[in-house]
Amino acid sequence: MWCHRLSHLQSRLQNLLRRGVPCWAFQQPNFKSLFPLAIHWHHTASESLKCAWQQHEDHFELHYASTVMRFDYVWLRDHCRSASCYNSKTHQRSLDTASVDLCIKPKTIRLDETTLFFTWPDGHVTKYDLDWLVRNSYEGQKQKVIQPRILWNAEIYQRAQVPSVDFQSFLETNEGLKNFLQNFLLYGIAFVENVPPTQEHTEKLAERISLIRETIYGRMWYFTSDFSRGDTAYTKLALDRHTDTTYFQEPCGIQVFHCLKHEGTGGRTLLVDGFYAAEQVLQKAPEEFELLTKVPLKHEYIENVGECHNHMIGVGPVLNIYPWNKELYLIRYNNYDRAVINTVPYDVVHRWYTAHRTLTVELRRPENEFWVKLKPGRVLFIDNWRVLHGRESFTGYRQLCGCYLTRDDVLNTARLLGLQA
Ligand SMILES: C[N+](C)(C)CCCC[C@H](N)C(=O)O
Ligand SMILES: O=C(O)CCC(=O)C(=O)O
Ligand SMILES: [Fe+2]
Repeated sequence: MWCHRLSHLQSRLQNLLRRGVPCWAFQQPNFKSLFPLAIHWHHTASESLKCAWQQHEDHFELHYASTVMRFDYVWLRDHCRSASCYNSKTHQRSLDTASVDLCIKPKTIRLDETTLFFTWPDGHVTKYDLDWLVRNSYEGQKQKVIQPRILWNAEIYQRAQVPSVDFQSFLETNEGLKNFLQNFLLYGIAFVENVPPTQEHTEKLAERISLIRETIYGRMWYFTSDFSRGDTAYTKLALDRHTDTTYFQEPCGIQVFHCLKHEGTGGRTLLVDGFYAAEQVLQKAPEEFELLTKVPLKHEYIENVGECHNHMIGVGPVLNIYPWNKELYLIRYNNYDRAVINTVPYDVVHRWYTAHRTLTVELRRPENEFWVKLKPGRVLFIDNWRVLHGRESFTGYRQLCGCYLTRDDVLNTARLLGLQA
């Protein structure tokens, strides 16, 4: 039965291949005079100068700029950038995708120096710039990272001597803001110096790069060890490394800390690059890394203190990766707030604990710990999707203010300044 089906499939495949129309063309007209037979150039011309395409039964194959790309015909029709299909002022699609025949194929295909021309059965013509296709193809995308980063342990970070940005230049110059954001994007942490130690000035700073994300803790928060809220953060106890708001469906993107006062001892802040630790897990135990990307977990915040009544639940794996290029973009790690595990059966649970242990060992390596004492005037921004924070226990009166930022808006500002984010 299987053999039969298989051979049937094979002959279908061969038929399809036979029906494919190979079509090789080169873009450099100069080369034409040197090598009159186009097909020979395939081996001699440099990859970046030539383009070759082939029309298959169920996809279009393009070789260009050292990239082999395969495009679905519906995708090609859907991405037509002609004036009737796409509004280039609003950058929005006008074409009703649902009106495209799912079996659509071009009637004719033509290539000139830099552009492919597709004529569809109804006569509509679509032009594709070859470089646009490379930039926007799946094959082109999966070789690229969405966000370039420098992963660090304490030594790497300290050796990098990342400069802090001055309050004034952060607020008043695009260059100051851009330098700050560039470092923030690369390392997941960044400092601003000489900030007047008030909540108002901290707020101004935050508003310069983003919208403040209001949460159950307020817009700007201001806290001491008064146990005014049902959470260990509001005590003098030590807090092991963690990310915040793991119990939100979308954890807060950025956390801002400004220590306005501390009269006492201890209270240093611990920072650990979660992506560096995850990378170690990937190197040492790739199947454990994968499990941490797959097992969904709940985190929970239950509060009944004074007037504060909250019950938050967020679901997601510890490691979140983009499926097409496997790039890590979010780590959700808070052992205090992790809820009952009831989303996977016992055997998976056990493997998950093993993988979680491997990650925890990496996160706890002393060489990965970067300790800082926050001081009035020095504001710390933390990428809460990447860098874990913690604190040492302390004595005396300690006042911290800060806020969370909307990640989308931080990245928006970065992109507008010309940064890759
Ligand atoms: C910063 N601020 C004190 C407002 C937040 C406290 C949140 C603490 C919580 N356990 C979490 O990790 O999300
Ligand atoms: O007190 C600190 O330094 C930080 C506490 C903490 O983890 C938090 O507020 O999210
Ligand atoms: Fe925290």
